[in-house]
Amino acid sequence: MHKKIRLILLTGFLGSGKSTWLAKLLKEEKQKGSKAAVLMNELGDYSVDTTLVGDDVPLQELLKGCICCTLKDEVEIQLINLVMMHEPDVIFIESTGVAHPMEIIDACMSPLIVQKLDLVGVYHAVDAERWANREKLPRPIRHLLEDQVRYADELLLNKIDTVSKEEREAISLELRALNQTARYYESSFAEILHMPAPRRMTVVEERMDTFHVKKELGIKSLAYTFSSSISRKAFEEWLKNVPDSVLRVKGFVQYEDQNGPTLVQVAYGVANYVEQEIRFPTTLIVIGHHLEKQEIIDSLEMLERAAS
Ligand SMILES: Nc1nc2c(ncn2[C@@H]2O[C@H](COP(=O)(O)OP(=O)(O)OP(=O)(O)O)[C@@H](O)[C@H]2O)c(=O)[nH]1
Repeated sequence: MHKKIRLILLTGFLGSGKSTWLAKLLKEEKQKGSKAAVLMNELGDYSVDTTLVGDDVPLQELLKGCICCTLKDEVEIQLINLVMMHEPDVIFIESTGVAHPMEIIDACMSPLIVQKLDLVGVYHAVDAERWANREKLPRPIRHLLEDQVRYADELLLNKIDTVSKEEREAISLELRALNQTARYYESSFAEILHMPAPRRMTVVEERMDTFHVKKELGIKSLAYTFSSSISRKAFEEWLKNVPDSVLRVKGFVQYEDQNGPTLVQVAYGVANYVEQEIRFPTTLIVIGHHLEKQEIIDSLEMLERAAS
């Protein structure tokens, strides 16, 4: 089997330093001898950041909209294009500053290519000055800023040259209280200047650690490929009983009583089914927070065994 393509999602509010960071990450990939590709999303109809990418890196642009809403379907097409045409080792997706991490992961996890990809995680840049002054922002924007931090796997407090040492230390505590598991760095122009010691665990966390309770916070996804058909009734029952940690289910399933596969889309508890004429691979994607991956895989295997 071919090595999977690493997929890294770069998030961060408008102007936080995503492109500056991307240029640095691309340089590092080049030094390692690995081939990178970029999918860049801008709200406007012109991207000023593409010059930072360099001519030798395959680049697809998604303009005039946000990948987490209006351009969601486009992401799938552009990702397939990049994979098929350039066979990169790693793909970076730079999202617009207002994208919600959960929705970006959803857009990237296409059942058509998910098996080729290895979602490394969400890299998130925080603008130190903007964070320090976030109380001035409207409440929905503030919530978005906090969610973006919560769901990150790597957290870069950028622009530390714009705040005082005291402000920086206060921001560091706030960020690491919101997300205790992300790897945390501090930087200026994405050059890492400071990597504070890991935050000391609270008594409760230490106890959780002793009992090996999973402490992951980020959004995780899994892809399950069915090798046989399943019962429609049993699958619909399975969907009704998925744990609360599951936020989204999508993909194709093959029912025993149907010719073509069925496209399944579940968001916010509402399921949608559309029978397909094309024989798409029967891969189901489950996205969630604190996802109990093995439990879900076991239950899908049971569905298959029960039908065969
Ligand atoms: N002072 C300061 N400026 C920075 C730093 N990092 C980036 N910048 C500047 O901030 C501006 C925005 O940086 P970008 O890397 O384009 O940020 P972005 O998140 O990609 O921006 P959008 O795509 O517009 O959301 C640019 O003018 C950068 O040169 C930093 O650490 N300190």
